[in-house]
Amino acid sequence: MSMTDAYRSSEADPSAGATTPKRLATSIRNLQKHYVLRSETVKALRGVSFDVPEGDYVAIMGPSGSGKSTLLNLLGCLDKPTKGSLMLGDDDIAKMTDDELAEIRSQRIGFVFQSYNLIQQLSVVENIQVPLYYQGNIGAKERARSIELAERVGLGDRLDHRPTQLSGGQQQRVAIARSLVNDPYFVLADEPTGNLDSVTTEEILSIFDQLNEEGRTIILVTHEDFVAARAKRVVRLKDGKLHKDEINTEDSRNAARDFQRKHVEQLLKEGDR
Ligand SMILES: Nc1ncnc2c1ncn2[C@@H]1O[C@H](COP(=O)(O)OP(=O)(O)OP(=O)(O)O)[C@@H](O)[C@H]1O
Repeated sequence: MSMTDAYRSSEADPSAGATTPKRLATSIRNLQKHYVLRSETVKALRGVSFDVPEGDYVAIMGPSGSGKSTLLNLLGCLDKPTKGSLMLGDDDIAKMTDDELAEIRSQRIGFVFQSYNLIQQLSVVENIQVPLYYQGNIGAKERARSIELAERVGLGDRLDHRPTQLSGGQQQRVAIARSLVNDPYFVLADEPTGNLDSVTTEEILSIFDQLNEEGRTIILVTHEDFVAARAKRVVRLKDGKLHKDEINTEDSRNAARDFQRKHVEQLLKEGDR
């Protein structure tokens, strides 16, 4: 059974996961990525291994140059590893053709970028639908799903707005809705709050919290400790290797949420926005 089938069948079976071990959204083994530049070879990833069970919420951290973006590009099927394996269910992306990678990328990976990456000429609903264009099937059902997702992220009253008519936080919410439209294996977020103020950051992190509570798998790259503190787990890279893989306890996650929310309440009280 391919990952797509496995994923869909789990949604159809409400008891799945209750008694059986969780399936993996992805499994990474001895992952290596080398960039060859004329006479020099840069070893951006030097053998990284870890699993991400479905429903996990992973923050990837590490100093500049440690390989975070490289890992994210591989997870997002934007690039292929030099060595090792990256499994999406039964499919190893190292063995896929470029066409297969493009297909899986457009159909089953949800991307959220720091700079939103919305299409300026399109409305909120049309932007949410963009990943569906690659499949060539946008009918009433798909439009209804896009509207539902816009409502889900609090933009039900902005359906026909263009990105320039939205705040940064609203644009990021469109990007989150867009990332979900294909029912992805996981949402991959690259510094999703990097351009946002504290209040808006809290709004976006709360949406990620809710999505994860609903079972969505989230993998995000961040430089911010308070963002990573919201995840279930923090994977730290150093010099292209896995340096640490630590669980955030429920207590510490709750404390991080409370701290950030109080900080935001204080800002709002002071009218500092
Ligand atoms: N396309 C590329 N060609 C050559 N070298 C690259 C390429 N992309 C990344 N590198 C190199 O690979 C290493 C890891 O880079 P990467 O961008 O993955 O790190 P990062 O942890 O995301 O850094 P930052 O936090 O600064 O974004 C760096 O030494 C970088 O210079």
